[in-house]
Amino acid sequence: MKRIETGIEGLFIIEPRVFDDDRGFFLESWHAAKFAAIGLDERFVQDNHSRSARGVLRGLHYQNPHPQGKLMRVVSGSVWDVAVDLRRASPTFGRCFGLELSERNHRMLWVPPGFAHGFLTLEDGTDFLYKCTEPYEPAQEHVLLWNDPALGIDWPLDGMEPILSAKDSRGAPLAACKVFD
Ligand SMILES: Cc1cn([C@H]2C[C@H](O)[C@@H](COP(=O)(O)OP(=O)(O)O[C@H]3O[C@@H](C)C(=O)[C@@H](O)[C@H]3O)O2)c(=O)[nH]c1=O
Repeated sequence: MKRIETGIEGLFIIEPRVFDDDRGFFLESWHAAKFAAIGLDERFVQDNHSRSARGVLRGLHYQNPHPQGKLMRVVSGSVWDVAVDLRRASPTFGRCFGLELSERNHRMLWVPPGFAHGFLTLEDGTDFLYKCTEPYEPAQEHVLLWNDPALGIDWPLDGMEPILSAKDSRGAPLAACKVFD
């Protein structure tokens, strides 16, 4: 298992060891001791699974108070996954990081508490799975606007209009967000 830094403190990529053979593959998607050894020593309280058609954009979401740390992966299809640093005291406050997570690259992204998170699905039938360190609290959930020019996220839309929930299309720009002090 490999940890890959992103240039934003606390936010990192995990490449699990994949055992391929003539039946298919095997990987450990969570192993407390092995993940702790690469710096992910967390207690998860909720696992989520969403399925989306191509072109669905979910996010950018965060909870404040009670921010969730999230460990993301994709088991079918692919996404462009994005995390935004909302920790005001961080030297990378407001910076975004994006990468592809797919059924083929098996990559995981650890997004610690204090970030907004979202993704764009690149294929039909994309299954997105994630583990959370805090339970969902709808009353504490906030939406950062996916296309706020202050973020400058280069979503790989190729001219497509994303499919958004009503909630996500009404997100707030960074300047109006309830960030983490
Ligand atoms: C996130 C969530 C939603 N729900 C319900 C609320 C709603 O009726 C329905 C769909 O919710 P949403 O539209 O918020 O689902 P979705 O847009 O997929 O929300 C998710 O987006 C990604 C980007 C994240 O980072 C996640 O933390 C989560 O916020 O599911 C739960 O019951 N538990 C949960 O943990």
